[in-house]
Amino acid sequence: MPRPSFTGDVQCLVRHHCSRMRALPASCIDSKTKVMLSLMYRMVVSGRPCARGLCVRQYNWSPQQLSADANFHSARPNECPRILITGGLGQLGLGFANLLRKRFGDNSVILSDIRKPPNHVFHKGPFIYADILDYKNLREIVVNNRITWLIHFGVLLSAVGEKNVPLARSVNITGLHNVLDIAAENGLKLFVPSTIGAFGVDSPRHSTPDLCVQRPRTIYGVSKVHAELMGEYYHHKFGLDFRSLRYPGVITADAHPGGGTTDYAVQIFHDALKTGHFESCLDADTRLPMMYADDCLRATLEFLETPNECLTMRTYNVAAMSFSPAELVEEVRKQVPHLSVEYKLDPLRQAIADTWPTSLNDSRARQDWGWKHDYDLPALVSTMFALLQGLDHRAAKAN
Ligand SMILES: NC(=O)C1=CN([C@@H]2O[C@H](COP(=O)(O)OP(=O)(O)OC[C@H]3O[C@@H](n4cnc5c(N)ncnc54)[C@H](O)[C@@H]3O)[C@@H](O)[C@H]2O)C=CC1
Ligand SMILES: CC(=O)[C@H](N)C(=O)O
Repeated sequence: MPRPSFTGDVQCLVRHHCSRMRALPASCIDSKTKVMLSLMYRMVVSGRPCARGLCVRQYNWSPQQLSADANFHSARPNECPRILITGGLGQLGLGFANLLRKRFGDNSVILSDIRKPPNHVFHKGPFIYADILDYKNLREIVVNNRITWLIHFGVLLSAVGEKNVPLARSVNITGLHNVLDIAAENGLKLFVPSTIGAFGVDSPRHSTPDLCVQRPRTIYGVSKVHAELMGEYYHHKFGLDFRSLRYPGVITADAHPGGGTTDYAVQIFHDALKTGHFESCLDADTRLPMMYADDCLRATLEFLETPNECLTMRTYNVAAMSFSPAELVEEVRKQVPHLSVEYKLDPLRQAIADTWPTSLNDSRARQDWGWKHDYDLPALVSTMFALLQGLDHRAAKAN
């Protein structure tokens, strides 16, 4: 067997760690420097690039995922993760697949769902049918594709969840149990998003901190608190690399909203462009935390790439802006001045929104792994219009 190139591997490790260090807050640099120096030291004293066990522990790869003839080159720490996204045809899945594919290559990311993908999704990269309620099938997909990261997006959101509690309980709780077990068995890194909906009337309403009373009154919120706690338990009990972010309402031009309480903040852009008339299902003054999808997905990738030693928690709040329907309308009217608006409250969504925080305190995310948002309300609105008008223009040309 040819001897691995010592110089090449040192350079590769140094490059890898330097690029990670640049992305880290200053408070983490010391521990990263230590890791890099200790890796280089081991390589120098052993005369070999890196012991395989060290790579596996440091980067949370399960030894089972290494093929029998794996040599140092195939197991090197900067090897791309192999990623499965469940519930990938919702609002966030495709955007995250695109981001991950840019970073790790098209074939490193498998998008999955129980629905049929549209052509542009199917032809963009690997897609597979995966029902998170089918444990055996999900395990088979993970094993056969040597998955190392599992991004679990399969869910029923808050408003649809209240309309079908048995299904929401099954998808959001039984589905999560399947994913947790498969992730723990196969040594995966597991990301399960949480939400502002994991808080409730007893939580502080303004600048809600990471750690406080969480007594949500929707099946969606209850299932997310359950996910946070189960993930943390599996982390402490079995060493699972579980990570979660509490997302605000996320606004994206990629897909139509999927049955949430914050859907109005996506719908308004489509209605403003199509009909110039918007009906808000929430009261003019209902203020909620919100985030543009690019910020949300970048936060997720940066969080996933943060070394374990920089994390002081497994579940972090992330925030960008807060606004009410009236404030959003005012900003949208700068682009579509003739927009007419009616407030036709949906009692179900209004009741849910009234129990959610108006803003999140995300100082721990900013401190521990350097989270920083890019988009405020004006930037969000102008970007959404630019994207949707671009999309409409392309659709009109295609017809
Ligand atoms: N979009 C948002 O504003 C926010 C989203 N999140 C979280 O982010 C994640 C992704 O959310 P979205 O994409 O917005 O959700 P979505 O509702 O748009 O998409 C969920 C997807 O799950 C799929 N699904 C349903 N049952 C399934 C099953 N049995 N097996 C596999 N897939 C199944 C659906 O077909 C759908 O494509 C969720 O965990 C959600 O709780 C958290 C806070 C805000
Ligand atoms: C904030 C969320 O979790 C989601 N958008 C919903 O409204 O259910």
